[in-house]
Amino acid sequence: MMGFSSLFAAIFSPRPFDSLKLVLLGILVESGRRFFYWLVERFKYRPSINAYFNQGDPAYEWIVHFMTQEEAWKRSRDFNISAKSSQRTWGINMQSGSQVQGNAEYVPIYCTEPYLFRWKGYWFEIKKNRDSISAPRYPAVDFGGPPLTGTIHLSIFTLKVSILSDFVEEIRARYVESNKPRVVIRSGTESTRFGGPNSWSNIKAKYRRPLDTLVLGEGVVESLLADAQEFMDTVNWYVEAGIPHRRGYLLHGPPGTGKTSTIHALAGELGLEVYTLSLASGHMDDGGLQQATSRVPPNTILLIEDIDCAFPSREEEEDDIPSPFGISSPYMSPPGLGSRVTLSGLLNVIDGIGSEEGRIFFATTNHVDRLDPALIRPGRIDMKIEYTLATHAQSRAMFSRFFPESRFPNTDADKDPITPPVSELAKEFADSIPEKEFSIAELQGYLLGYKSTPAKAVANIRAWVQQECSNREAKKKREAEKAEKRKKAKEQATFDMHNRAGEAMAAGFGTVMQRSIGDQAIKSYPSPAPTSGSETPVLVSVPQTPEKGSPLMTSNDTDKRED
Ligand SMILES: Nc1ncnc2c1ncn2[C@@H]1O[C@H](COP(=O)(O)OP(=O)(O)OP(=O)(O)O)[C@@H](O)[C@H]1O
Repeated sequence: MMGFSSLFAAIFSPRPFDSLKLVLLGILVESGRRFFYWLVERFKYRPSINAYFNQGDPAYEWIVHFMTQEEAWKRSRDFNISAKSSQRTWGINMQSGSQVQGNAEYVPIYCTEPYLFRWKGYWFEIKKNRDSISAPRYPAVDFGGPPLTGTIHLSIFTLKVSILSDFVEEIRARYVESNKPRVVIRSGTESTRFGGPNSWSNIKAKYRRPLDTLVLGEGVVESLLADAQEFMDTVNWYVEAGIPHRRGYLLHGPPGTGKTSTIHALAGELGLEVYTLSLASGHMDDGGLQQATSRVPPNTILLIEDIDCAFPSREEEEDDIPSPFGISSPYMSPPGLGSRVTLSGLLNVIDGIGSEEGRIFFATTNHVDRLDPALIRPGRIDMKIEYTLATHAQSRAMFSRFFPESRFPNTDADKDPITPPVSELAKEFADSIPEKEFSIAELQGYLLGYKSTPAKAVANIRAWVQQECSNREAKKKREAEKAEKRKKAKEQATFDMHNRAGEAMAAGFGTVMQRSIGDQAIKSYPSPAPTSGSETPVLVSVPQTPEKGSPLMTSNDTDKRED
């Protein structure tokens, strides 16, 4: 009370100097307050550089890898546990602190608290968006790792932007270094269907496969490696010549002949990551393909497997049931049953890859004859390599790879009673296998049953070949019967359709159909009333769109209609 009364007294003091002093004091206090807030704001925002790493982007992997090497994250109390050892995550060792292999991986759900650390004399603060940890966006899909919608927020307390780029370069270098013994393979996940940000979140790290473990024709691996290496080393030449720095390879041949293995081995040799999509999955459409490939970073290998799936197979074409009225019905035979990707969508993507620097594009197919010439023209595909079933030389090389002389100097008599040198056994093995009848994968499968008994492998190979040949004969017969049945059903369907149409016409209910191209409506004009009695006129028309539930309706159509 006293305070207020003296304040009033001072304000209304007859001495103006006292009032002025008070006003000045007020201004001073207010200015001080504002200056203080200004300082706080400056300290809070200006001296720090902020960066965000979004899950699904390779840079996110770099920072997670970096942070799992940092002590603080090992003090985490929350973990995602994964038993999928082939899945790429960044687990920590609960016992000793170094990165581990074990029965499960423990990946800290870090940064529920901001974590402060020093790097090269600068202070960094890192934290992760908590909501995204507890609420994965696609819970129904098995992503095989921690929830996927994370963002890591990094603050560096400096004004030098170059520190951020130095840091990013360092975490990338650490990531690449730690991956050296492995090749990282990212495959398109379900969300590829939507081209979502997590399209490439399915990550596997395989141990690098030395190129010399591939059993291929003479000089194939060497020329492929030389070509890819030259491509990687001549970026300036491409820029000066005005040619997009990209290179396309097509590997074609029967299943199990080593196409995918070659690409993985090459990626390991060149130190590149592989981004792989399979068109056979049927989930992919043009939009998804376009978006997923646009998220592939430069200096990587993009692999599209089973590229022929963007084209209808022979069987599908043959199964087309002709319409009696010569109207081609898209509902009768869905083209490209295995994939919703179209040729033009595929070409757009391949041409689009050209705008990315340093991109190596690989495509594989078991049916090169189905590919459109536009797809494999130079500029899109620069090198084609044919893979064949095992030749005599390959069978022999395969045997020698399984039983190297270093491990089998002269076959172990305890394990295997027959003891000729393995080089002789290899020849005998290859002589027993008909040329270009079996894939290397099949031979590998056979030899796996005789890991330490080469002589037994040779002794039993003829019986195995015979057995396999008779199995194939039986399978061929079954398929021929199926094809015959399909053919008969198709003929019957055609016959029935013509018959029904003919009967209806002949019955005098002639339906005149006018097809309006614009709105596709079908108008029908009833013919003069039937001469005989009480029958109701039957309207015969071919619907443009089959009724829902009709046998002519395919699942594709259902999707389209519901859309
Ligand atoms: N030429 C080869 N050299 C070494 N191993 C091979 C070879 N071909 C196949 N294999 C082995 O067979 C298995 C399947 O090979 P891979 O997946 O590379 O065949 P593919 O031709 O890509 O088959 P698909 O066309 O079905 O994808 C692998 O384990 C691989 O080690």
